[in-house]
Amino acid sequence: MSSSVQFIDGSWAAGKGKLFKSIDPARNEVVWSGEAADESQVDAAVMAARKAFPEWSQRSFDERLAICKRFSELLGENKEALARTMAEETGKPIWETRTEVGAMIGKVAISEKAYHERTGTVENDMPGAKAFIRHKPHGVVAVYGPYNFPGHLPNGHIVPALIAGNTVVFKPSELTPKVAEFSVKLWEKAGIPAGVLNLVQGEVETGKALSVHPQIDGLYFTGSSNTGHLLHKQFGGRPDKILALEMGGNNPLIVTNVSDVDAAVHNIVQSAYITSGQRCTCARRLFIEAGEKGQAVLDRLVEVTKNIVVDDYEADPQPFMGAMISAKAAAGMADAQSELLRLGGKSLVKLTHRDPQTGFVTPGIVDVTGVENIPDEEYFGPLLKVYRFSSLDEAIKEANNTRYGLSAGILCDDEATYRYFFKHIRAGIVNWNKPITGASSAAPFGGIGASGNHRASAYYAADYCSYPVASVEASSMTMPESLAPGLKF
Ligand SMILES: NC(=O)c1ccc[n+]([C@@H]2O[C@H](COP(=O)([O-])OP(=O)(O)OC[C@H]3O[C@@H](n4cnc5c(N)ncnc54)[C@H](O)[C@@H]3O)[C@@H](O)[C@H]2O)c1
Ligand SMILES: O=CCC[C@H](NC(=O)CCC(=O)O)C(=O)O
Repeated sequence: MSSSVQFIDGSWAAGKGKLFKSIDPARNEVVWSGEAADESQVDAAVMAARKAFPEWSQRSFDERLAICKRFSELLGENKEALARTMAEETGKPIWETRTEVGAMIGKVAISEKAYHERTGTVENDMPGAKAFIRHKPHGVVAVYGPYNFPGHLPNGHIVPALIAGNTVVFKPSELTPKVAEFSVKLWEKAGIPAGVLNLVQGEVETGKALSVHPQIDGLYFTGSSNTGHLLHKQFGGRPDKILALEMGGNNPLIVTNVSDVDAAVHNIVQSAYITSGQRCTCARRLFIEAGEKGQAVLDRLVEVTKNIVVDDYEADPQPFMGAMISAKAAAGMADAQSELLRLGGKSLVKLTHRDPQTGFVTPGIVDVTGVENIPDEEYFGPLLKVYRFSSLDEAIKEANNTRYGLSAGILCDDEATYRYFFKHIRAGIVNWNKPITGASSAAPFGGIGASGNHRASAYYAADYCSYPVASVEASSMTMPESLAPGLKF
């Protein structure tokens, strides 16, 4: 029997498209199945959002916010169940999925503050009139989510979009439909009016049907650089539509002259291997100074990495890393490692795909110093490339030698070194003596180059959720004291 997995105009319905399934990558079990939304259902969802827009956007800000706050409360009440669902669908350990639900809860208050601060009303006096800056919602926006944060990252578009008065059609990752369904059911319980938030589940065909729909006013995307670039091409010549792209990175982390080796290694591990390396901000390229000091950091990193615990999401004690999103993704990481070794890299810690049926991989390190033609690709998993360098300028030059520009960091004792690094590195997130993952929702979040299209998310998501309107207003009209040349009254 088909299950009702699409939420369109306030009702749940079975999809009319192809059957697809979500697999628990740690246990190789089907945890969800349903039929995709076909083109007609995507159209129905967009038209429902279009129909709901006038009433939703005309509601007061406080009314819209009240529903978002209720959603936030419901997330709190359902925290364990949602964290469990995230864990079974992504393989991430429960300790980590609890933090993801926590980030979703916090998003509402942050988005409220950002809405006022970034897109609030400004009033200025001028002779005989007042000048105003106000903001209006775009209309119907499509939100695309990735699998690595199936709750938090789409939520980072949906909440600010709804607060600003837009209506939404949400297309989650086909790898995490159960988390999406759970989240949307909480919105329904929170009282979101029919058509204001719609859910269309499915694979790439569903995504394409939504992105080409002529009745969407904007598209907010978090996902891979490849898909983001395809969408950007598709939106070419459409300045009337707002497109926000949050994409991947090939992020560098430099280590030079550190006295606390363990603290440095801890920062490297948190940067490279958290979420089994499946964060857009994860360090992919580690630059370590040549010589004894650098060697001490590298030796300790190798030792600690070999001991990282990888296990089931419910294991007690909890592991640092769970399974990757799928057995296929895990096999892809093993292939990426083989390619680096074929090019001349030297394995320092071998990444191992433990079982072809699951997503479990152990973290790996490959020294690629001096190896030519390393692809400028985001290997989205726990595989770290090491480059040894002899001067900071050389390290920064190579760190910038990427088409991406999401996150970057330096671990060093000396502040002047950090200031120099900050001045010369090209990235949207630049950290000193802190992991380059774990960005704050209270700050802008976005990258340059192939990592984004200059529409940062998180705190700045408010900016792409509405457009500014400038007004000069006077309650009555008077004739000017002097007329412009050529006018006769
Ligand atoms: N910058 C950020 O904020 C950020 C955050 C998290 C993840 N990411 C990136 O996301 C990637 C991992 O996520 P993913 O693999 O789920 O991304 P993905 O690009 O494969 O998928 C993202 C969404 O786009 C849809 N999609 C795929 N192809 C499409 C097409 N041709 N037309 C329309 N829709 C299409 C998918 O169905 C999914 O809903 C990594 O590259 C990671 O760096 C970026
Ligand atoms: O996988 C990509 C980034 C995850 C995370 N970033 C954020 O949560 C940004 C803040 C927000 O969107 O609210 C990270 O940097 O680890």
